[in-house]
Amino acid sequence: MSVLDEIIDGVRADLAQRQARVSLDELKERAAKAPAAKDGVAALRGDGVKVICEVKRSSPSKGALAAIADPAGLAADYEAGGAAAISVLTEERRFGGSLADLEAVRAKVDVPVLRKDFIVTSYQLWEARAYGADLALLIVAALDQPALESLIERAESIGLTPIVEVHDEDEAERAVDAGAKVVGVNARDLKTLKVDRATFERVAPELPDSVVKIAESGVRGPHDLIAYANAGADAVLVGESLVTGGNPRSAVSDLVAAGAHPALRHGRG
Ligand SMILES: O=C(O)c1ccccc1NCC(=O)[C@H](O)[C@H](O)COP(=O)(O)O
Repeated sequence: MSVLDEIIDGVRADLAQRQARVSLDELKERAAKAPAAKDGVAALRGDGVKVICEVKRSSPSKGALAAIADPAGLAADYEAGGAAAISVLTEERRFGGSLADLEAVRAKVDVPVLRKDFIVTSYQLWEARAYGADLALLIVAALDQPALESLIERAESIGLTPIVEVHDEDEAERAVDAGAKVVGVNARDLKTLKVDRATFERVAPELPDSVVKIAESGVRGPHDLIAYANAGADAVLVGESLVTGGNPRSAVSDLVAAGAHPALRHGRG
């Protein structure tokens, strides 16, 4: 069984417990009362390379990273540094996240918020909207094609911008065929946990110019952002180096400054 399979088994077990406590109708009522979702595509397009900053306490690859007692405060530091969006890992068992984190971050920042989880049902999309998310992650490797297509349509129908995550050329083709408008190319193989920063350069050419391209994982600093930008990234998604670096606002500011450098492609997105 791969790491991804193990994660999804736990996600499904935890999801069943939440579904027993909160009905879909209750979630829909809560989502209807939530502020309208922000435009995720607009936040990630434009001149320069955008920076999506992640609230990440732990991970299967590195274990415990940071306690993050105040996720909203961290998100506020990210926003002050110039983050274009905040990614909130809500998976509990391996990442130490929660829907409460998502709710707290939403209440604190004005930039769009991404629910980063292992979404396999529309119930989880309704949860994302009900707790204030503007974007939601859909991982191609975790979904068959009918499910991927259905979840993209459902996400868009309730106002969420789906970020469709791929790791190879075949998954990129599936994402495009399913109608993805925003694609994250993850340098981390979710089955082996190996990080290969060359993944983006290899996979991105499979994506049409119309698709917003996010390079995910392995960003240690501005030099990695610049390398991803030169390979065609419109945005990068950064977690570990920010939550372990000691000064998140300053680290984000350095990434944003690098992403705004005139030497990088202009008129992106
Ligand atoms: O980070 C992991 O170990 C991991 C393992 C299995 C599935 C997903 C995983 N991480 C989610 C992400 O893709 C990253 O949190 C995100 O791209 C940020 O990456 P990084 O900056 O390298 O923390």
